[in-house]
Amino acid sequence: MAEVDHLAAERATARFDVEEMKVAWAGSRHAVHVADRMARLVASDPVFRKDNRTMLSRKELFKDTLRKAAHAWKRIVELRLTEEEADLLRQYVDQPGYVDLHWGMFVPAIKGQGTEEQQHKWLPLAYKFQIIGCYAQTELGHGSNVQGLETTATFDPKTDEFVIHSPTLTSSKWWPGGLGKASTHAVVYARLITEGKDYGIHGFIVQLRSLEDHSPLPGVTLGDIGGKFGSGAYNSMDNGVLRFDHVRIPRDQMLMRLSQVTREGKYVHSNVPKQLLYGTMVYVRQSIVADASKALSRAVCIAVRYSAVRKQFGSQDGGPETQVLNYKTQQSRLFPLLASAYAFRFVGDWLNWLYTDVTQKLEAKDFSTLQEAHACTAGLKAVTTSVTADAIEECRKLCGGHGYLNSSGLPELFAVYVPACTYEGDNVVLLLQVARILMKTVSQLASGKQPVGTMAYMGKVQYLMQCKSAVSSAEDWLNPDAIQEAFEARALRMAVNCAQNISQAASQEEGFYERSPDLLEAAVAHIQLIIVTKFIEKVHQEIPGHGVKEQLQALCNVYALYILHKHLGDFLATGCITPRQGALANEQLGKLYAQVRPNAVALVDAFNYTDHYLGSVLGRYDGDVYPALYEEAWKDPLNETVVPEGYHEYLRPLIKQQQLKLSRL
Ligand SMILES: CCCCC/C=C\C/C=C\C/C=C\C/C=C\C/C=C\C=C\C(=O)SCCNC(=O)CCNC(=O)[C@H](O)C(C)(C)COP(=O)(O)OP(=O)(O)OC[C@H]1O[C@@H](n2cnc3c(N)ncnc32)[C@H](O)[C@@H]1OP(=O)(O)O
Ligand SMILES: Cc1cc2nc3c(=O)[nH]c(=O)nc-3n(C[C@H](O)[C@H](O)[C@H](O)COP(=O)(O)OP(=O)(O)OC[C@H]3O[C@@H](n4cnc5c(N)ncnc54)[C@H](O)[C@@H]3O)c2cc1C
Repeated sequence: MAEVDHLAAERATARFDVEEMKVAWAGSRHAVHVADRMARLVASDPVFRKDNRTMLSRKELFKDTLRKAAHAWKRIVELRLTEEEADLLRQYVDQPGYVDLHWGMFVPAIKGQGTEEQQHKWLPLAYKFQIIGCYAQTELGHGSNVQGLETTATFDPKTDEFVIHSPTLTSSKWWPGGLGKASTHAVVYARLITEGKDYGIHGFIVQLRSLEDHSPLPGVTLGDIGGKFGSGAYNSMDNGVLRFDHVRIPRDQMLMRLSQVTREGKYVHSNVPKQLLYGTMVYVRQSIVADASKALSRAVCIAVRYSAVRKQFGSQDGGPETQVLNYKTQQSRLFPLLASAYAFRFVGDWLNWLYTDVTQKLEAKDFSTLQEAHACTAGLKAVTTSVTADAIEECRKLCGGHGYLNSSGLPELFAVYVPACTYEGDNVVLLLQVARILMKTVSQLASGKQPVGTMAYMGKVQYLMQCKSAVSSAEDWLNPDAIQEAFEARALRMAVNCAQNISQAASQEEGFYERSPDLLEAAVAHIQLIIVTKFIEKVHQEIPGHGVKEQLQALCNVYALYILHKHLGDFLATGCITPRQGALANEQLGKLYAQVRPNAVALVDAFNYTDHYLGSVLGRYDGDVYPALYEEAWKDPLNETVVPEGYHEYLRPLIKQQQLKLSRL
């Protein structure tokens, strides 16, 4: 811990037990303990140093990523870490690389879509890193439209092989992480063709590089797709391009859990929904929601601590300057983000539970919750990543000029995070999937079919379409039932309005197309309702620790009332609340910010992040920001020499020339 704590006064004003809040945030005492150990293990190891990352060239950065991944693996083996510990260790290394795709998509794709025999063959190789895998789905010409992929896998009954081929330039695989330079194998998605018929997209395990010298196998062309947004950031990842020229693989390398091709070339589809092919994406979308709360809480931790240290303007009589955290505008920009970090954390936990539950049901051949899993993972992925990306940028602005320095950690965090709005499904495309399911649910209401799961509130259609909020004072907005009802009514009325408008179009498809901007907003309203509901449910649980429940209650109210204030137009236009009730919500929000203020630093301490993981001179635990900023500046390569390179070539001649001109005057 720090020797001088510049934030000690802030920590002393906290009205709750921070250690217990750490448990509430992490999920259990065990989770706090393991995360703490792994974070410190990484922070104390010089190989995992990352403060120089933005100054490395692309090649140096990539080599550094390979080195860190190898070292992490060495430590995992030496220390015999459990899977949970190993996952955390990799997270704290905090540098995107091929291992993310190997563990995060290649292994889950084989587990989810491979037969037992295939799992038995391939997983041990992957677990021991005897092969390195990636997930090659997206192509140059198609990403969102998976059914539009062009790569072909044509069965050749003569040799009992599939021939994998890229027929066009646009069919080149493009983007897969780890493909460019590291992977030896890929799960490749291609159109399965047998007996002259195209059976659509299926997954295949394809070896790409030699296990001896890493050179591409015959017929395989591959490389990196080039530099990406920001310095450092996602450039540590070798996103790749891949083309196949009639590459042959044995038939048993088609992932055959969902459908099979027999020795004779007959296509057999098991009696399961085709969408199970998308299972790996559902899994990753679910982990991306959990990841959103991490990225958001990091940015908020930096901005809150720095705002408590930073002072601007004083009293008229020359008294001390004001901490910028005391400005109401700073609070109204920052505290909703703090509340969102907690909201996303809890909804992420719930989504993880839902995913596990659905997976168990699928194993028992119960597919009834597949749609719910798709809607929740797609919608929550879209909303949490969009909010987090915007919030990181807002935190940069909240830190003023210093937030723009790489040493603040915020530019790199933003650059690494922002593609989350695109990968694993573009957020607009995913929200339209949610909207489609909402429209289907509304259309089934007339037939009396009772919606279930997160759509269950739509079953109260008679009541929710006409109810009026009973709020008559600012305090009334602290009642969770008032909040819940307003959010349910808003979401349902927006969905029903869309459905009515669509029904007036020439066709359902045309109506959906014309109304898609409104449908996006309806989908967002539905997802915000889920987040609010799960936060309210969390706060209703028994939560140990002095003052912890009260703080979470306040944050839950901040989250809900902030969303209400931000989307006031929706609530008013649908007649769920009156303008006066909207004003009362805003009044209550101001009171809640005042309640959060003395607890703000302790609330971000509860995230329990090491200075290494935060990677920010502004977010240091000890708040000793200025010496750190000053020291950091001198580390820049530009400061290695007093007189810069190029002085004699460009600066001196220029200055001399001007001096000469002046002397002639
Ligand atoms: C790499 C991860 C590392 C993880 C490490 C672990 C933890 C670390 C923490 C978090 C991770 C953090 C960061 C991740 C790091 C980096 C990212 C790296 C990798 C990124 C990889 C990728 O991007 S892979 C490529 C992803 N691509 C997409 O997402 C494509 C999006 N498109 C689609 O999903 C589909 O094409 C579609 C859904 C848009 C359309 O589907 P389609 O079949 O064409 O048509 P319909 O719309 O008509 O749908 C038909 C019916 O199917 C239902 N449905 C659709 N999708 C699903 C689904 N997934 N599950 C269930 N059901 C589905 C749909 O509702 C229709 O149903 P009905 O017929 O009943 O109406
Ligand atoms: C950093 C990064 C890592 C990635 N890693 C991988 C990986 O490991 N493996 C892999 O296979 N892929 C990977 N991808 C690819 C990623 O999954 C796709 O980029 C993503 O699914 C979006 O598809 P797209 O690029 O085709 O976007 P497009 O669909 O071309 O989107 C372009 C625009 O069109 C809009 N749009 C598209 N369709 C519709 C529609 N129906 N209605 C309204 N608007 C629409 C979108 O909203 C967007 O604004 C990665 C991408 C990135 C950026």
